[in-house]
Amino acid sequence: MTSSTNKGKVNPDLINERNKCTFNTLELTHLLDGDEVKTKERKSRESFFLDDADLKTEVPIEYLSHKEKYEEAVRKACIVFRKVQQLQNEGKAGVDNYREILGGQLGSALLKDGHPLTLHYVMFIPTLMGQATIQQQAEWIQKAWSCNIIGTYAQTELGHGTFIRGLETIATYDPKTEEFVLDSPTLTSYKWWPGGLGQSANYAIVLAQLYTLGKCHGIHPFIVQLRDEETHEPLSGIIIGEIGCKLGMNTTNNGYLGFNKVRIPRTNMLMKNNQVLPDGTYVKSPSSKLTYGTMIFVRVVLVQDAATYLKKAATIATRYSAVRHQSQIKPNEPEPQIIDFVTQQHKLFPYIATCFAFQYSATWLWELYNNVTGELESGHLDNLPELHAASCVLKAVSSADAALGVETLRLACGGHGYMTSSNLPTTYGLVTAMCTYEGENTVLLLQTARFLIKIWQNKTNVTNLPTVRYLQNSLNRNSPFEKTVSWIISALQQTATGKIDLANRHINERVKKGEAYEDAWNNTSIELVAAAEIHGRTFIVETFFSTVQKLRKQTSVELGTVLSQILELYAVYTILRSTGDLLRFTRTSSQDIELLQGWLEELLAAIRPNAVGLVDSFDMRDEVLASTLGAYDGNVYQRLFEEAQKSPLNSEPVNKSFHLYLKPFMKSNL
Ligand SMILES: CCCCCCCC/C=C\CCCCCCCCCCC/C=C/C(=O)SCCNC(=O)CCNC(=O)[C@H](O)C(C)(C)COP(=O)(O)OP(=O)(O)OC[C@H]1O[C@@H](n2cnc3c(N)ncnc32)[C@H](O)[C@@H]1OP(=O)(O)O
Ligand SMILES: Cc1cc2nc3c(=O)[nH]c(=O)nc-3n(C[C@H](O)[C@H](O)[C@H](O)COP(=O)(O)OP(=O)(O)OC[C@H]3O[C@@H](n4cnc5c(N)ncnc54)[C@H](O)[C@@H]3O)c2cc1C
Repeated sequence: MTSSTNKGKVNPDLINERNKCTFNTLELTHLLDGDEVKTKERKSRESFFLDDADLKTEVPIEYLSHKEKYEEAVRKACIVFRKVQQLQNEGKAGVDNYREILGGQLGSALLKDGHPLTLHYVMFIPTLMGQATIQQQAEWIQKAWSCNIIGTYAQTELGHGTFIRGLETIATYDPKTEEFVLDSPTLTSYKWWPGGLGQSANYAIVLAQLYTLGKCHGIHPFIVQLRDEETHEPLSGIIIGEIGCKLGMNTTNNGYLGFNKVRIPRTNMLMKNNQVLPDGTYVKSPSSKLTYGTMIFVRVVLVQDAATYLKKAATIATRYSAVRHQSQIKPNEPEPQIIDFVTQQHKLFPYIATCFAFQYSATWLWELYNNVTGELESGHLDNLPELHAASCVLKAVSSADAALGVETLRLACGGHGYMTSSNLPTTYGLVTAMCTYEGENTVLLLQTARFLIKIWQNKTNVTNLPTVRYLQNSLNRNSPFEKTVSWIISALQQTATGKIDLANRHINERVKKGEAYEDAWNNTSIELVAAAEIHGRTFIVETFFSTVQKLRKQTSVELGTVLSQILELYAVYTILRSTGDLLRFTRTSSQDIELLQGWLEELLAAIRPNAVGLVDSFDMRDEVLASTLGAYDGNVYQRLFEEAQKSPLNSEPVNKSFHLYLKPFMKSNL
């Protein structure tokens, strides 16, 4: 039985759903957390934060002004991180806790619309760890860890986000004073977007074009003080503020920043990779891309975050669909639970399965990241391109599908899904931002395509490259339909290979016709993006498959069966998204597509009795879901009504606008 904090009387439909679940939901919770001990630890941490009265907000934040929202977010952020420090001192907090607290699970329960200190932890500290020398780390890391200074990561400018080689902020080295002079020569060179930059941070890692001895060496990271450590007033030459309201993430305090000839010591350039010596000599690192390391780190952690947001939306929409009755399937029968409509199951269940698929890919990617960064430390760069390509495609596919998923799940809740109190709109605001930040998705898919085409053109030996090993032998393979996930993987691999090959042929044909390679690339880029996307999806199915194979050895038969069903559902759903390509690039026939469709429908029916059990296993507390539609007890209508009472418009029977405007308007005789 999955636990909940809600003590209310549980809706009978949900009781019924829980009674008919065929597996032990707690077993699945433990599996998702890692084991029973980890579940216990997570729950105890959740209580530590969520039961703290100081971290509760009486008025829903939607009714606060922009300024009040920010102030409330800072208040809570400070309490949260004081508590994290307390856990750390007790030896109970590590990187995973920061992930939980800043990411979609606990994080969005504590600060519903984004965190003003996220960038400090997710990019400022990691950049210091990855790009600063030992001496620089000794100077800055402790201050940053203990929050004596608060930092952000200021890369994007008004004029450039994607094309970072085009950034315009300048850092010119002055050997006479051994200082860099930072300058923003144009309006478009102003930094724009960094989280926490508006009013929270007093330091930033600033990415700027480095000039020394009259030569530009491209973008480099500098640690720059922005505000006085006591008064928090902006320092001389620093032009700083907040960028204003956005679709979502309205408490992340995104800011702008300009420099008017601001001087910083030479030692404030982060010099682990490249250096500027006191006389201005530039010393280059073995790879210019090491400067981009923090972006890889964040892309890697975002895949897990995408899974978590999707779990939240899937839990809300599935529980709601079990409680909501509407329409009729047959005349003279009671109105069914909307979850019994097969179209509704098609909106819900594939996204429940996607949560698992993304979680397993996220785990795989995190391991790869740790291995490759370990290799980088000892000077081995060979596996960096694969890590870069894998993190780009997995970030792009997981964020795009999670955003589409959250929106689909919101639509699956009908009108009530449109209510802010369902928490689906806010969740969408958070998840769709992920498609843009940390590398816009199309741009990232093109990075992966670049890697794939290079491998394909150079016939690189791919034996030791797990994400592209399939390219060795999957073109032109004859494979009659089999109702297995292995068949789906092989068909997807053939499709991906076919698309990569075709895109490559089109580039070559365009070049032969006289186009420059870069133009040929741009003209083929629709196909390149599609090839990268299916390559990514194929890898996610493959990783899900190998993970379930391993897990089934340790689970009960009942849970093993359910895991296989959701794996199959994810695989069938994924391949059916590409039927056109399947018909083009494999020997799959239209009869095979019908069989796949039948298989999909069988799986929806098989998963139906366990749908609520599956989302219960995600074990998201009501405070985490923060939704009138998704609470454990399913008392949807009572909650909607109670929340409506919190609207400030309901605090008085007649609003003054009636007397001021409506009444005179209604009584006027035109
Ligand atoms: C231990 C830590 C302690 C603290 C603990 C904290 C832990 C917290 C953990 C988790 C928290 C989880 C919660 C998450 C909550 C998240 C909220 C996050 C908020 C996010 C805020 C957002 C921030 C930002 O957006 S920052 C700005 C990001 N900007 C971008 O991403 C820009 C995108 N553009 C680019 O990356 C590049 O410009 C480009 C890749 C598009 C093109 O670059 P270019 O120089 O033009 O390169 P190009 O010529 O195309 O390629 C040259 C070759 O280099 C290869 N390459 C490119 N990039 C990389 C790279 N990053 N790494 C390696 N290689 C790279 C490229 O493929 C080319 O290779 P080739 O061989 O020549 O083909
Ligand atoms: C919520 C949020 C938080 C952020 N936080 C930070 C932060 O803390 N620090 C920071 O430095 N930045 C931050 N950013 C900025 C973010 O990293 C950039 O917005 C992002 O990298 C996209 O760049 P852009 O805005 O220049 O988009 P553009 O590149 O202008 O994208 C616009 C369109 O152009 C297309 N395009 C651009 N280049 C290419 C290409 N080469 N090939 C094909 N198509 C192309 C894109 O696909 C897209 O369709 C944040 C952004 C958001 C939305």
